Amino acid sequence: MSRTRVKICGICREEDARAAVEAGADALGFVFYAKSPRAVTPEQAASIIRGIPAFVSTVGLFVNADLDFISRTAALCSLDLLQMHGDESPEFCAALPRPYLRALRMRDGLDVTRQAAAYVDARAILLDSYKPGVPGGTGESFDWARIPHQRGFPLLLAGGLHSGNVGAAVASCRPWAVDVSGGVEIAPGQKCPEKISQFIKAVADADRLES
Ligand SMILES: O=C(O)c1ccccc1N[C@@H]1O[C@H](COP(=O)(O)O)[C@@H](O)[C@H]1O
Repeated sequence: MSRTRVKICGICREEDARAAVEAGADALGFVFYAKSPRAVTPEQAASIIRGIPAFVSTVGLFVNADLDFISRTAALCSLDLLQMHGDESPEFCAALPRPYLRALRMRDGLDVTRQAAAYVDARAILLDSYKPGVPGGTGESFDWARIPHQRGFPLLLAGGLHSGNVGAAVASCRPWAVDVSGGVEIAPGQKCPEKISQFIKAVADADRLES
């Protein structure tokens, strides 16, 4: 079994980016959604991203943004990947200027396999909790037993993960990667270095148990 990758999302401060990189994060996420308490401007993100070393991926998160804003932000920040966390259609995503991750929120009755198949060129399908009126960053988990075991896509698991439950999550559905925001924070938009380290260690411990 390969190592479970870790994405730390909602980076707003240089020191948080540094802490995540030092703890071994594989990817850092930047929220370009003005209503989020973790929102950053493209200029703020670009400044933080300049200090991130090679081989740590940078991900820009968007919620129903227009293509022009996404393209300008991706170029200014040199984003590696785009995380589409709104109602973006497969056709919209196919026209994106960078490779993308498609977030699906686990509302009742969602057919994960069918929805994921529609986003045929997504680099991963991110499964997140569903909370009406809140596009993400809810801090709530969902029932991982709803995730199909046979999948035709790399799974990025999100939603209410923290160091105390991520081991069980990895054991339950063996995702390609996990994504966390609120679970490694002191307050929205302020990450905690200890929580980041504990989270990444919990993922590594779970991988060891599963191998
Ligand atoms: O973090 C946000 O504020 C946010 C806003 C809008 C859409 C998505 C957002 N975050 C993403 O939500 C999931 C779960 O976050 P959490 O760990 O439950 O806090 C994750 O993919 C974040 O990238």
